[in-house]
Amino acid sequence: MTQVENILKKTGIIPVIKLDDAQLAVPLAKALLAGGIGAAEITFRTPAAASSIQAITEQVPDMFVCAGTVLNTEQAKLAVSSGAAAVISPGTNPAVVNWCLEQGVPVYPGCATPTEIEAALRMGLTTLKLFPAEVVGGVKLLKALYGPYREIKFMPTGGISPSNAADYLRQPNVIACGGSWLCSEQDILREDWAAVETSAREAAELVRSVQNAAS
Ligand SMILES: O=C(O)C(=O)C[C@H](O)[C@H](O)COP(=O)(O)O
Repeated sequence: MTQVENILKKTGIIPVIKLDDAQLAVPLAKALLAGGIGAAEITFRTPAAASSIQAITEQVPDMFVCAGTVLNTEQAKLAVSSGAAAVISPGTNPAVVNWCLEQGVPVYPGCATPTEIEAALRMGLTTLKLFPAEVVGGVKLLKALYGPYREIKFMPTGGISPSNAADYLRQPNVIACGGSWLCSEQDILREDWAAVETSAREAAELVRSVQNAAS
């Protein structure tokens, strides 16, 4: 497992974040850290993504920042130049994957089927996002995939919540889960950093309980 994957595994639950105002990135990241969540995925769903990643990278160095929803190489280049430590996407764009591999940038493209997994294997990838997890089969799918694809690790996202995250984290082929529930758009808009810290604390406790039970 790479250093990046160890960070993701240790964090356990990666908040998937959409920010419209980059000014909110630093206080949000500090609230997550205060709650015990040291990694975050800033999605390229808004024009504020790159500046948000840069602000966190420069002002909250203990926060491990990934770029999410990266759909093309232009976004991948902007994400990495802004300081993103990894590139994540809902699907698999070979141009994005190849650019990241050529640049030595950790990349975790989304997949949902054995055919997509084998296409990713051919590109040299063994850690993948599983998206949209709850729609394509959830934990049952992960159990089924563990048979033929022992060497593949997944980061499920899409429908993950406090009610099912532990089930996902208990799977031997899951290194971490992602979810937007951890930083709700409402809490971000209200700049309710106490609520974000509480949500992070609860998520970190959930991860600890699963990791302690497994050790
Ligand atoms: O945009 C990306 O890079 C993605 O991979 C998709 C996100 O991870 C999911 O949209 C999060 O799903 P929810 O937690 O159910 O809101």
